[in-house]
Amino acid sequence: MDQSIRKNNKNQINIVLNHRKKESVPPPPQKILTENVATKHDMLRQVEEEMGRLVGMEDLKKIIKEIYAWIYVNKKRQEMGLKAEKQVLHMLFKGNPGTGKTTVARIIGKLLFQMNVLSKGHLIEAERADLVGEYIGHTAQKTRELIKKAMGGILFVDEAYSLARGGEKDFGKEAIDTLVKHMEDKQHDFVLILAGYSREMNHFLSLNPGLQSRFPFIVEFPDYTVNQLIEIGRRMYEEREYQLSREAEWKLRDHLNAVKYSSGLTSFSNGRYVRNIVEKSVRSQAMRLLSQDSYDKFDLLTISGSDLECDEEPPIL
Ligand SMILES: Nc1ncnc2c1ncn2[C@@H]1O[C@H](COP(=O)(O)OP(=O)(O)OP(=O)(O)O)[C@@H](O)[C@H]1O
Repeated sequence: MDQSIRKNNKNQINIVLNHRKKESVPPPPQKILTENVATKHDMLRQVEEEMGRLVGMEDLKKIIKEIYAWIYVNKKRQEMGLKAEKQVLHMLFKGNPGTGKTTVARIIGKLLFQMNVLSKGHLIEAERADLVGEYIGHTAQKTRELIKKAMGGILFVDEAYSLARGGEKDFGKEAIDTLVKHMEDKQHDFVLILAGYSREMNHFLSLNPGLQSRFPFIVEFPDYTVNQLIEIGRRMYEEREYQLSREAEWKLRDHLNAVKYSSGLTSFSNGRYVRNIVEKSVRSQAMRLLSQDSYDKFDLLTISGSDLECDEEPPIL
């Protein structure tokens, strides 16, 4: 089997596998190609499966596929002796709490590990206190140590704008400078993701001109609709082998409608809020069953309306 690259009239690259016999040439690298194609399908399937477990995020699912295609085709180009672009994968994640930023960062780490782009694919989560020190030189040292831990994986800095909190005189500035230096010098050894609320992130980027252009991927994580939150809840129950009774689902819907539109978008923690409700209801169901004389498999599976503690004032999360 031989392989050639052709461009079609839309300038798309097609990798063509030609089946033809050649007697005098050495055996073609059939095995390697077959393996690559198989691995490609496996990796893509795994990632799509993981992303498929997440509700919504259609744009993001497309971006992840794009990253996959980009890396894959670059590898193919390299194999054929063509120029391959150096891949910089640093990212900005903008969105309210609980919109899935950390979850997605973890999935991306796994993907980049499977694709041999990162040697470990692990996620180091950090916030201001992990990066900023108390005296001159301390911050650069702390930040460098954290970057060292993230080598081969992802450094995920949550509420990144808090680094700019104290202005020019604050040690946070030193953390930003150190991050910027390393994201350039070690751009292929780790991926930096700066995350936080959209509004604050935009303000932060406006204060640090030149920062945004260092991040080829900017991803917005919108707030979930009530229907999406219900679906997230349903999947969380399913994973734990529980189900909501019809009454419970209505109660949850009413509650989410009330909370989402009363607390204002910045104080509502989307998926995490639902996860808290799910976990609390599982404990309440256990307490209810404990007080009953008997119960069957259906009872063990089902979360009833009374298990959902949604009557109280919505907590500010
Ligand atoms: N689209 C989704 N589908 C299913 N579950 C989700 C989705 N988005 C978030 N979740 C769940 O919500 C919870 C919170 O998500 P996660 O920690 O990723 O949010 P976050 O944006 O990183 O929050 P924060 O910025 O406050 O740290 C997790 O349990 C996660 O699995």
